[in-house]
Amino acid sequence: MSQTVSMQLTKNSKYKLNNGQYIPVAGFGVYLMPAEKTAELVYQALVEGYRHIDSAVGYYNEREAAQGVAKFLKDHPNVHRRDIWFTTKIRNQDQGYEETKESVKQIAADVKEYIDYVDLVLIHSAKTNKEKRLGTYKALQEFVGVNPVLQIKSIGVSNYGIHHLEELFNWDGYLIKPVVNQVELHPWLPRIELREYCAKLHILLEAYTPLTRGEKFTDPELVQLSQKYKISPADILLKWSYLQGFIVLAKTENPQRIRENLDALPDGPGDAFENPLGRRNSTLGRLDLEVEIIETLNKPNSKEVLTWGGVDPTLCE
Ligand SMILES: NC(=O)C1=CN([C@@H]2O[C@H](COP(=O)(O)OP(=O)(O)OC[C@H]3O[C@@H](n4cnc5c(N)ncnc54)[C@H](OP(=O)(O)O)[C@@H]3O)[C@@H](O)[C@H]2O)C=CC1
Ligand SMILES: O=C1Nc2ccccc2C1=O
Repeated sequence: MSQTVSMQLTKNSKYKLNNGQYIPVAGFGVYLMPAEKTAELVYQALVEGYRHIDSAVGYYNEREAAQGVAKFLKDHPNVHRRDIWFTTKIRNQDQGYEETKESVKQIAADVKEYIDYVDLVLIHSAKTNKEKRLGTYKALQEFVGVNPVLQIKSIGVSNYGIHHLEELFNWDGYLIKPVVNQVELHPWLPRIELREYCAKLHILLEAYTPLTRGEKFTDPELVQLSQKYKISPADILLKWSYLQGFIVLAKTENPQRIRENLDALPDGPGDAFENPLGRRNSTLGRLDLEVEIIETLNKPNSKEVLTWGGVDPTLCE
């Protein structure tokens, strides 16, 4: 029998954040999802068992994503708003103190009637300047907790490098630690240094583009592993990402793949209750991946950026 790397993690696992809140590890991303399909796809993702939606103002489907959540909650009275995690992000062009307050007002106008509050708001990227970034963070800090405009439970950053995080920590207005840093992460971009830095501070990493947008599905090493162990490239990449300890954000518009992608994680206690089809994986609660797969995909020096035009946004000034 082959040796495996194993972790206790299931479809309904959550990680505890540095502010005491719990975030579901499996996130459903809606980037590039046509607005007219988004409510239905988010609804489907929730039916399959996802409990975390990753959205953004810049995706132009945030209202529809929130509508999908609201319809699901209406149809499933055993699931509550508090069971679902909804993330959005402040666009680069909306950065700055006043601009961010306006942007949050607009987010409230778009989603409050459907989901009441937002679990997490991120600064979408550091690609502005120091004044804009800190002004944005100042405004976001003011929304955390009770705020008549919109309640934001947690705040975080995306596409931040170590120097951007240090800029934040050294600022005299800094009050609330970001709970996550959402960055591109996969075997070809493992970001070892950033991960070690964030781990020390208990800032969790959210992995975007975990499937490499399918661009590495024909990579010879990945294909060979897929054939040898009879696991699809998508399944290998998602399992790899969960085993690194990331919160994993995968996107698909295909209902079959919504299910397949969540099935990278085993079912856990409680899943059968919410999913009448019951267990779809043989192991209850244990995520396994062959050691040879982990070792082959261990590329600590690789720096292949597949998003943002191939230029790493965490390295901007
Ligand atoms: N903060 C940021 O700057 C960024 C954040 N993100 C977030 O992360 C999420 C995921 O990242 P994303 O860049 O979309 O890329 P992913 O790595 O999730 O790949 C999505 C692509 O892979 C295809 N796909 C999905 N599942 C499968 C499967 N099982 N088999 C074969 N193909 C599959 C999808 O096609 P199809 O839809 O046809 O299935 C789609 O084209 C985004 O939606 C967004 O929420 C992403 C990029 C940047
Ligand atoms: O989800 C995203 N995908 C992207 C690709 C390029 C720039 C921004 C983004 C996103 O926010």
